Amino acid sequence: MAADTDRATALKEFDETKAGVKGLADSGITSIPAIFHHPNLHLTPAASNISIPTIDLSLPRPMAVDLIRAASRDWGFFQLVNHGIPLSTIEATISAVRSFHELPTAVRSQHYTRTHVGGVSYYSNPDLLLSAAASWRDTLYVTFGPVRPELDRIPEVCRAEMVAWKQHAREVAREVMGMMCEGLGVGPGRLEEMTCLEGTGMVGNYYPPCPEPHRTLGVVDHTDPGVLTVLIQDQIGGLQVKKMINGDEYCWVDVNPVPGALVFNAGDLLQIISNDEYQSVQHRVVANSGENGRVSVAVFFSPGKREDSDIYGPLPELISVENPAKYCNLKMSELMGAFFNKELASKSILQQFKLP
Ligand SMILES: O=C(O)CCC(=O)C(=O)O
Ligand SMILES: [Fe+2]
Repeated sequence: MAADTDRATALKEFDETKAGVKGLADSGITSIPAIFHHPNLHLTPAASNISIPTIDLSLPRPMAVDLIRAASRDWGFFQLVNHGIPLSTIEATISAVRSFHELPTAVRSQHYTRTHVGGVSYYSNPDLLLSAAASWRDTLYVTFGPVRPELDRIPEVCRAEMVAWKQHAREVAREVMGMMCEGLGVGPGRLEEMTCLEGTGMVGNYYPPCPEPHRTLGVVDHTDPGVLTVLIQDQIGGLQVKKMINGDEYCWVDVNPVPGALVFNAGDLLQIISNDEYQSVQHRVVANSGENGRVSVAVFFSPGKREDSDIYGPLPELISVENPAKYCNLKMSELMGAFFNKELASKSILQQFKLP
């Protein structure tokens, strides 16, 4: 079809500018190209009467465990405060990632590539060529584990900060993962022993101001595939979590920026491992209608052991005659294949591994 060819050409031309959505925003356009139009976009106002839980990590541990368990079960998302990481460290990370995305186009575009050589890439829309509609976001992606990145491939303006952030994120994720395990009634080291802290990807996202925010999204509805995600964001906002109300009814709930807070969410593999006790919940980011670019930095944790003999599935100690396994066992290659070979917006990969 001619329209498909035109779209494919437009996508290729956009990708070849190597300037990302930031380049489009800088060019002063007042309307966005058709490749970014999302048909049937329902940007209903977010619910104002509810918010995702905020959990104080300085509470006595048993209380914090209970709150983390309830939040992981009922929301799949929570904000964590009093976690011990200084606000200045969080701000320095965000500011360094911002500096990268706001480098002059000629400098920034030298990093633009979809090939993840040495564990580093920078592009607009990971699923640009697979998706029905592109979104108003650019991403710097670094894989820290299980294979270490070639550090000199990380742009110098944010290298030290991203490396330092990986360590902070790991320490707090270790603590939270341990508490999530306790919430499941298994030992605090259970997920860590399964190497769930070893697979580590970090994305430095940039959402430039969008001249027509009602026609597109910052990132489409999706779930994260791994075990646990830790996210920091600036004060602009735009992240929303889908909250099911009853049956098929749902509303979108804003994750309001809280200075110094870390946003945690369970991924698909944690929902599988916990046999549906914890939820991997759909979330999205609305297109940025403000005047300044929005920055978020997410760290995704998943198992580092990825041989064909390394199998992941519902924990045997959670399974019984009354509570049978709801998912089959899977290999990391199957999980990652299911995630990266699809459009981000398509159905959760959980369906693929669900037992009948
Ligand atoms: O930018 C955000 O707030 C969310 C990003 C996100 O969901 C992701 O990178 O998976
Ligand atoms: Fe996400």
